[in-house]
Amino acid sequence: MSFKILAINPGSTSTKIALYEDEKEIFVTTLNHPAEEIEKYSKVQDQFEMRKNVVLSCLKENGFEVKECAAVVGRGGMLPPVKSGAYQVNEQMVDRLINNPAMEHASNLGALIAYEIARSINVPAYIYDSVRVDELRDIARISGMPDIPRTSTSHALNSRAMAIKVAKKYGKPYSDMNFIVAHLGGGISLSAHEKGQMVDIVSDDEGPFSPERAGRVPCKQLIDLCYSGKFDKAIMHKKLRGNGGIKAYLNTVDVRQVEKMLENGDKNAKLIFEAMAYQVSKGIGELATVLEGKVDAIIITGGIAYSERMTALIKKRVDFIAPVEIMAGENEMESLALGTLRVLKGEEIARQYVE
Ligand SMILES: Nc1ncnc2c1ncn2[C@@H]1O[C@H](COP(=O)(O)OP(=O)(O)O)[C@@H](O)[C@H]1O
Ligand SMILES: CCCC(=O)OP(=O)(O)O
Repeated sequence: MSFKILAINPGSTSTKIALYEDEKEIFVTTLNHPAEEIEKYSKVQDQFEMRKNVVLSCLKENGFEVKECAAVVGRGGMLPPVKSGAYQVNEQMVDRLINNPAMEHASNLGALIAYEIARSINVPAYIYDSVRVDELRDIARISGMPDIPRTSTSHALNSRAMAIKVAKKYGKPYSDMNFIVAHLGGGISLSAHEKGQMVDIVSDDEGPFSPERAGRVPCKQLIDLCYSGKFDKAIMHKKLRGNGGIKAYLNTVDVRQVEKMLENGDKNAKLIFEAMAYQVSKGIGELATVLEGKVDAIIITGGIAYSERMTALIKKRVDFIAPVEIMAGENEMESLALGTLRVLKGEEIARQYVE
């Protein structure tokens, strides 16, 4: 018996969908949402109907019958801290993501769309390795300000999947190895994996800047800017996420574009490009202390890992710590589908989400 699985991964400007039959990808596509469409909605949650309809129309146009699916899986959104692996989507999760998510984020729509489609065909909906997977050690939760405990928000889905792949390459179980994973996409996060647990992270506002995010900035100056009267709260948030990082310095979020600029002799582009590599390396160094130097490999993944110039700069600074494995691109659709397949086959148990 084979299982068809529909995977849905909403991003800020697109929704990726994939259909799998067991381990085999039978269809994958990226549905782009024009900026003028997205701008119509004041909240991410309000995009639900529009994105769901785009997904269903696309499947229909390509001749796929949703009712053949044994399950639907969505990228897990900004829930309260959750464990790694699969959760079955239920009313409590839906309520949380609609009414009180930890943060507005496109991934919040993953569970919602999966649940609605799954319900219409009477099959279960899941999320897998949510962005809020939290396996932090207690010591990692201390921020220095009791009002702001640290929690875990990261690119857990791709980071864990790549770590599991590298463990396989080394011929050992993931649960026997220690890794530092740097996910370098539009947003950047880093994670320390100790014997199969993500024991600490450097999130997208605690470390390196990225194509569209500011990363860690000097706190005192940030407070002054917030109270300067020049910017409202929404604009300040945009300065951190959306209009920060490379976009703020160079007016692009495309690292390939930055490489063209520096090839054409743009000294500022070169400085910003090198600063990003420098900051990613610092983050890796920070997490090496979490693992007390016992690091089997440093894994560099995400779209920017396609840039040999970038990975060479990082490698030069960190390969004294451990071997560097480049795993360019991201593996999110496959990770969602294969995680769900393990649940359907009974090889893994999906948790029930409880508030
Ligand atoms: N071949 C490449 N060389 C350099 N950068 C690349 C390449 N391919 C993609 N990127 C960069 O990767 C970033 C997007 O990474 P990705 O993992 O797709 O992120 P997201 O899923 O967050 O959009 C962009 O800055 C893009 O320019
Ligand atoms: C770091 C949390 C997850 C996240 O921000 O994902 P995207 O970079 O895909 O927006």
